[in-house]
Amino acid sequence: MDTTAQDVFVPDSYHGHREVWGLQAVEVTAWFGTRMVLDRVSLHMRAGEVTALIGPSGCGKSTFLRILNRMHEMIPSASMGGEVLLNGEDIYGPGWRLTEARKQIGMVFQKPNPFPAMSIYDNVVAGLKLTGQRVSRSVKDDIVEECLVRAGLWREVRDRLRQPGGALSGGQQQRLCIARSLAIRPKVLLMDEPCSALDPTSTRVIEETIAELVEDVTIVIVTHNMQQAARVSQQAVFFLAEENQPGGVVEFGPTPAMFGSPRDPRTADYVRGRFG
Ligand SMILES: Nc1ncnc2c1ncn2[C@@H]1O[C@H](COP(=O)(O)OP(=O)(O)OP(=O)(O)O)[C@@H](O)[C@H]1O
Repeated sequence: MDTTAQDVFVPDSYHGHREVWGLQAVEVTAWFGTRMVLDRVSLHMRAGEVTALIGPSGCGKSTFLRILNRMHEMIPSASMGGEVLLNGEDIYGPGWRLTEARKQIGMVFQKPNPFPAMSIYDNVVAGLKLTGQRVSRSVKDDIVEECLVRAGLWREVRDRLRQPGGALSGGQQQRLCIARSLAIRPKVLLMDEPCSALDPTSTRVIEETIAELVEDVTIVIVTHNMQQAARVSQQAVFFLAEENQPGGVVEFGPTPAMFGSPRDPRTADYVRGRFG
């Protein structure tokens, strides 16, 4: 429903430069039932940088990512300990509502998940409604264009904004999902293997998009693709779960050092493809 000029609420300035916020995990521990799957992970994901989470299957990368925007708590058997500080404030603290955390910290999943029957235009602005933000039609038009441009999709869809999101290719759908996340102006964007279902060309376009977005959104990406981690991230984190042990961080540092001269032999083995 469109609104009049008087009751328009614009969540933030849609133009101009915004302050970039970092995210800090402090002693984050996770359980499913009684099984601990992450043990005291502390990490500083720096503002305006891409942090890549790497490590073999089952070491807790996705669980860690879900904790960063309070999705872990939606799983019935799941529990967690520790803190997640967004610009110094704990998103699990008493003053923080779930919707606020989700608004500030967006997520893009492995499999593109646009609303297939909804138009491209409505997909982009769907999150505004879900988070209770009301904007006028002209502001919506601006948001749709800006977010599609930033997601690297505008030129391909500008003449068919009323067509269903489900009619796009896989790579285009993933960029539509990125645009949808951007519409609610998150401070942080979490990406869980965003290119694993995409062909190399679409992957390259998404990587270019990531490089542009990071100027004003802090990005945390899980990837199994070492070349991708090396290309897109400034910081890399190597997670590992030893046999029958919970996952934890083995090494964390600037990406060139993690790939070029890792300190821990387990990191070296992993990044050089000797296991996992
Ligand atoms: N919903 C769940 N219920 C119970 N255990 C779970 C659940 N989700 C994940 N786990 C377990 O938690 C551990 C960490 O899983 P997680 O998916 O976080 O690892 P990952 O590093 O992201 O793996 P992958 O790279 O394969 O996606 C694994 O042992 C997994 O079996």
